[in-house]
Amino acid sequence: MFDEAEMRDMSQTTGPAPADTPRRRVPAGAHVAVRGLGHSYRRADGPVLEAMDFEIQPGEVVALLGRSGCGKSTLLHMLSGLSQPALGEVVINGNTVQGPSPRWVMMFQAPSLYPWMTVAQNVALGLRFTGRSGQIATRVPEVLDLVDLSAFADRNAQELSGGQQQRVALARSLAPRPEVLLLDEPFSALDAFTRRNLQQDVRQIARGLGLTLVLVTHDVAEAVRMADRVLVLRANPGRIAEDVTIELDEPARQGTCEAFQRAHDRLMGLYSRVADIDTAAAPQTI
Ligand SMILES: Nc1ncnc2c1ncn2[C@@H]1O[C@H](COP(=O)(O)OP(=O)(O)OP(=O)(O)O)[C@@H](O)[C@H]1O
Repeated sequence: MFDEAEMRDMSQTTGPAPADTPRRRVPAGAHVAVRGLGHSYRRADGPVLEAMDFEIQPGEVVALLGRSGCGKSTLLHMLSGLSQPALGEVVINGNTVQGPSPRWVMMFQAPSLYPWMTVAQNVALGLRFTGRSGQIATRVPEVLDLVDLSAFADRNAQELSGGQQQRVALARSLAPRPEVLLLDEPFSALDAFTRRNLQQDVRQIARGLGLTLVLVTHDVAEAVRMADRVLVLRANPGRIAEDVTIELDEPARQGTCEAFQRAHDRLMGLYSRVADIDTAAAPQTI
């Protein structure tokens, strides 16, 4: 794998520069602003999301934590431009999001690889689909190294484990050098150990590249392990109930120390309180 400095070097330079002059650096991650966002799928069902206003700083890792059905995926789809909000807007680096773009990419729970293609060919699709086929020869080996899969480049995707397939999907997402990476519960189908490794690696990769990372999760431990900030969502309609900063250093995020446990318990307490309010507000049948 590349170290952090090498990753920054790969991602944050703007074009070639003479070998003896320092290269100009720009932040790799984008600023995200969500302004007055609201959404309904069907008028009769009422709003799914309401009055969402928040900002995410370049390079920040933010988790959207909430119970099933509170609108996390709907919000993520709007951040990705895959759907448009009924009200308000998503603004990335000053541009209103009006559709999908290689600058903000989404990674889903299922890795959706072509099983008959090799790992390298699957990763190359991330460049082909964004009109960057000329970068395949250099960029595919780079991102495979980043996700620690160089040795698997020529294997068929179907020969890989679930965790390895998610790494391929991650490499494919990273190949076009996005500014924002959006993860919709990408580790939930994996066993606990694979999940933990991927959580740590994805955080390290995002930080190394300076990427803005937004992930949807139900899992408090995942949020504490990965996020700089956690937005806890209420349901019916979905809105932000808590905005929590996770101040843990990197070793503490591995989850074996008291500081991790304290952060976990504190977040679990806030999350439970929000969930309890939602439960009380939901229609009850006895
Ligand atoms: N395409 C759609 N058409 C109509 N209703 C939808 C659609 N997609 C989602 N919904 C509804 O919107 C609400 C929020 O769904 P969403 O998938 O965003 O929640 P979520 O928090 O991501 O849930 P989960 O954690 O279970 O994936 C739910 O009530 C869901 O039934």
